[in-house]
This record gives sequence, C-alpha cells and structure tokens, in this order.
Amino acid sequence: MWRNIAGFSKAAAAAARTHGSRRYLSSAIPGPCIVHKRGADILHDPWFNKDTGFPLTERDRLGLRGLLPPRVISFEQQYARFIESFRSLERNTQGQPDNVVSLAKWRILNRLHDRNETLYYRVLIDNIKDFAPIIYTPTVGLVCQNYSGLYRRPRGMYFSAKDKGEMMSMIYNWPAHQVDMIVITDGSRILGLGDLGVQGIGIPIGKLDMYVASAGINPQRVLPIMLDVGTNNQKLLQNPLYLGLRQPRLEGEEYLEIVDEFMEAAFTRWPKAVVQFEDFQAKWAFETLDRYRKKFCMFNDDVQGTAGVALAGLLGTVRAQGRPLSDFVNQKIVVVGAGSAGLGVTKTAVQAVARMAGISFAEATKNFYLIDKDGLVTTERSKLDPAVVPFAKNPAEIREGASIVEVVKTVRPHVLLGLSGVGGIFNEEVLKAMRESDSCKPAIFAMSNPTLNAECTAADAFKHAGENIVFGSGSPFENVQLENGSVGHVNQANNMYLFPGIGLGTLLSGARIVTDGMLLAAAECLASYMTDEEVQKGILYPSINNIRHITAEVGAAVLRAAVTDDIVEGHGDVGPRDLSHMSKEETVDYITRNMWFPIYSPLVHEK
Ligand SMILES: NC(=O)c1ccc[n+]([C@@H]2O[C@H](COP(=O)([O-])OP(=O)(O)OC[C@H]3O[C@@H](n4cnc5c(N)ncnc54)[C@H](O)[C@@H]3O)[C@@H](O)[C@H]2O)c1
Ligand SMILES: O=C(O)C[C@H](O)C(=O)O
Ligand SMILES: [Mg+2]
Repeated sequence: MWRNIAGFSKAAAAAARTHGSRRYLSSAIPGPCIVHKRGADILHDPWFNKDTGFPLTERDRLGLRGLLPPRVISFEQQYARFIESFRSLERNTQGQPDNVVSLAKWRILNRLHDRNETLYYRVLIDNIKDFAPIIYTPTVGLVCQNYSGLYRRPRGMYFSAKDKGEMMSMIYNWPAHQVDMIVITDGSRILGLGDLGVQGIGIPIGKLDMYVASAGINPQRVLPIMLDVGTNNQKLLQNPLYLGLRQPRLEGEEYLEIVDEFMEAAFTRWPKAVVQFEDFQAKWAFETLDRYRKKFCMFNDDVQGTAGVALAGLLGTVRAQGRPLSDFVNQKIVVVGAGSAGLGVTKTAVQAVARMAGISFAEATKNFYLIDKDGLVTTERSKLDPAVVPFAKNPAEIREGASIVEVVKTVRPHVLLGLSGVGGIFNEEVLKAMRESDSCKPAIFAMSNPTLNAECTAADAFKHAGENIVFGSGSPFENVQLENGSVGHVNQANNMYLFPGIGLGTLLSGARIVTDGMLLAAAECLASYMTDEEVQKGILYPSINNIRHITAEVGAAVLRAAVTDDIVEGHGDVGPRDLSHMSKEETVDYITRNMWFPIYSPLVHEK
C-alpha cells in the first residue's frame, strides 16, 4: 500500500543532532514518500495527512485541490495552533477534577493522533515531559478503564478466542507491508488496575507511542495487539457497552494455543519484527517468556524491562550513599510484591550480586526479602509457588508471613521497593520504620502504577522516612520542597527508560532472540548514564526530556551485546560484519541515524 524511501533516516540524523529542538524545523530536507492513494483518501489517512499543510503543487499532484481551504498553513503554524488549543484547554479546565482534566487532555491528543500522525508525534517528542503522563502512565490507565465509552475508531489489531484457525490470514489484513515493533497484551493485568479485558489495548498503544517518540520507530511500522481471550472482570462482563468477548478467560492449553497461533502468524508475515509482551498476569508472563524467548524475537517488559530499570536504580542508590558499586553485595533489599515485576527485579538483582561477589545464586539471596499478599515469604509457607522458592527465607530469621513493617524493623534495609499494585501500602508506620535503616541514604521505590496504586506518595516518603532518602516511583510525582530548604528529587523508576532501547537495539541488530546479555547491557548503560554529582543529589535516572538520547545509548549497548553474543544478522543494507566492526560511537551514530523523526515528506503518488 505504501512504501517509504530514503529521506527519513537523513531527517532522523539531523533530528538526533538537535535532540528534538525546534531548530530542526527548517534545517532538514526530507526525502519523498510513496503513496498509493489520492484525494480524500489521503486526507483521511493519518499516516499521510498534512491537513492544511499540503503545498499547492502537492494538492494538484494528489487530487486535493478544492478539498481543503485555499490557504496553506506551515508545519510551524499548525504546531503552534495545536499547542495553543492545548494550553487553552488547560486554562479552561482549571479547578476541575484531575480525572476530567486528564481525559480531556488525552482526547485532544488522541484526536490529533487519529488525524495527523506527523504533527502528533512532533508535539509529543518536543513536549514529552508534559505529554508522556497523558498518553502513557498514569492517564493511559484511566483511558483503559473507560475505553469502551471513549472508543471512536480502531487502532491496532484484535485477535480473539473466536479467531482460532484464522489468524494466519487475518494478519494480512494489517495494511502496512513492514512492521518493526509489536506490543501485545491480553489485558489480564493492566498496570495495578487488574483484568480490564479488551480495554487493555490502551497499553500497547501507549507503549508504542513511546517507541515512536523515544526510539524513533516509524509509526507506520508499529502494531498494537489485543489478544482477547475473555475477561474475568464481572463488571465488564455486565457492561452492555463492553467491546470484548463476553466470556471468562481461556485457561491452560486453550489459552496457549491462541497465543501460539498469533506468534506463528505474526512472525510468518514479519520475520524480523520484535514483540514486546506487556501486562500479562504473572503466570502467563512467565510461561510465555519461557515458551517463546528462544524461538522468537520477543521480551517481556514487565519482567525484564522493569528488572533492568530497577537494577539501575539500585546501583544508583549505592553510589548515592557515596559507596563503591561493589558495596551493592552488602545492600539489604526488601521487595514488596512477588508477581511478574517483583520476581523479575529480585532475580536480576540477585544475579548481579552473585556475579559481583563471585558467589552462587543461592548465597546471593541472603540480603533479599520478598513479601507478597500473605506477608514475608519463608520456606514454611504451604503451597509455595515454585517461582518464589529460591527467595524464601528461613522462618528462624523472621517469621513466615511477617508484615512489611515487621520486616523493615527487623532487617533495617537499605532499600524498600514496592511492586505490589497496592496504593498506600507503605504507610506512615512503614515509612517511619525506614528511618532506622542501616543506610545513610535509605531508598524507597514505590514503583506500582498508576498514581493511586503507588505504594506511597513522594511527599509522604520524604515527610515520614526522612529528608535524606532517595525516592523513585513508577508514575510521575512532582519534586518535593523539603523543610531543610532543599529539593527532594523524584525519580520516575519506570521501564520506559529501557524498553524503547531494548526494542530498537534488537531490531537494528537483526538478532532473532533477546539474550540476557542484551538485557544486562541495557541496565548497565542506564546505570552508568548519570554523573556522580547528579547521583549524590538523589537523581538516579535522566530527565525524560533526554529520552531519545538515552534510548540511542541503550539501543547501542543492546546491539553491541548482541554482537558479543554472536547473534546479529544485520538490518537492511547493514550486514552482521558491518555491525561487528562498529566502534561504540559508530554504533550510537548508526542507531541515531535510523531513528525516524516527524517531518512532512513530499508525497509522490504511485498506482
Ligand atoms: N514502574 C514500573 O516500571 C513497573 C513495571 C512493571 C510493573 N509495575 C507495577 O507493579 C505492580 C505489580 O505488577 P505485577 O505485574 O508484578 O503484578 P502481579 O499481579 O503479578 O503481582 C502483584 C504482587 O503483589 C502482591 N501483593 C498484592 N497485595 C499485596 C499486599 N497487600 N502486600 C504485599 N504484597 C501484595 C501479590 O501477592 C503479587 O505477588 C503494578 O501496579 C504495575 O503497574 C511497575
Ligand atoms: O506501563 C507502565 O507505566 C510501567 C509498567 O509496564 C507497568 O505495567 O506498570
Ligand atoms: Mg507493564
């Protein structure tokens, strides 16, 4: 249907040099873009539509003359007009409830997304700090909860249990010839909001928006996928407006057959795509990761992306204490939440300790304490989930099922990290107990999303646990003004710092799988991104304003790890030998040159 030629990567190189600055607007010369449509069909296609920005010659060439008001409005003017309407929405909704304002902001952005993707992604990239909380966490959670009511037009593809046996042909219904990144969910654990069934499609859409904005994946080559295998959410099943299958979730083999069929279909059509699994309930997150990671180019963001971001944060807290990184092996870490994210983080952190100290995995678990909904996990627990067995403590040390506060008071941990999905669970008592931590700078990570599900707020953490803490949260919070006159820095400990680079680095390496080495390289790259000075101030992660730069660095680290693992197969004209001969700087440059940047390309019609 369409083909993209030259131009984009040239534009991306210029874009990368300025990291999204407005200066770029007039500096790049975009290459042409082939379009197989004409007239009104182009205006209704957000991939090609330029609204009033079509130059007169293009209007003639494409049969648009008369279909638009006569005046040609420049990209800069369109951009300014959108920002002005957004700011005026902000003014007009002042004083209204947060949810109402957030949804209104999401709607105005979504309308632009549906109409003109080039302008949409440009405003997103240039204003990522303001707009990420709307198109991504936390507002995306609210959007999923209200999806059936908000639904206007489809985005992505839906594969349901009723499509069994049809998927291999259905996949060809997708209009794009090339797909680079797929994000798939079954809607079973959307953020900390539980089973939202088909309404979970908002998550792959939001994640892929971040891929375009952060990793420069061409938006014509992303594909959000909803695997609708039913829902166990009774409220949704009873809602007459619910848009998904009205049946309980498939289980066991029936479930796996659906996922298998989708994976076969997707990789048959796009053998070089990368698939990110997102927000699957823990049992399926682990099972599918195990089942597919050696067979397909895929990773699970909640298990693996989160683990890398958390590890970078944990290493940062050691540096923030003014201690050498090797001291990580002595950090006592309490993890609250033993699901897909909590277990992924714990396992990765224990592996890091084992590697650093040169000890076995079992020995390295000594300083880790895992708490789930039934309290501290010990070997005494009946029906112990096999995934948590390696981390179960001896009940002689602390009793089975001990509460968070009991564990914190007994262990005096350096780090308290929450991935429980339970809002406010780090209450005043728990936070005050962290004052007795053995660390000079105790760290509190309230990583659950969205905002109301965070284990504590930033303000409460600094108020109750002390002004010397290091704080991270999954959803954004404002920095906190401390009584001592300084600023309590809030880190957004969110996998958004890694998944775009993991996906992009993997894609551009041409690797057919994502190895542990690639994931570790991503985490190490993020961990070493910050200067000592920043880390001393409690700043563990870079500003989201630098996300394109971070993603290029992470992507290069991932690609180089794929070279080390000897699994690169190349991408486009760049072969495996070229990749393996690139220096670190050349790899970053290669990644950067391949990042798409939104700019109007001249459209050339071809039948
Ligand atoms: N910041 C990030 O980048 C990031 C990444 C992934 C997940 N998350 C968030 O982490 C949360 C959990 O995700 P998940 O996939 O691990 O979910 P999950 O359902 O797999 O696991 C939740 C875990 O929390 C435990 N839990 C529930 N109630 C508890 C309680 N009262 N006390 C202690 N533990 C309790 C459960 O037993 C379970 O082990 C979600 O809110 C999700 O949004 C954040
Ligand atoms: O989506 C996010 O913001 C992070 C994470 O993947 C989550 O599931 O909470
Ligand atoms: Mg997730």
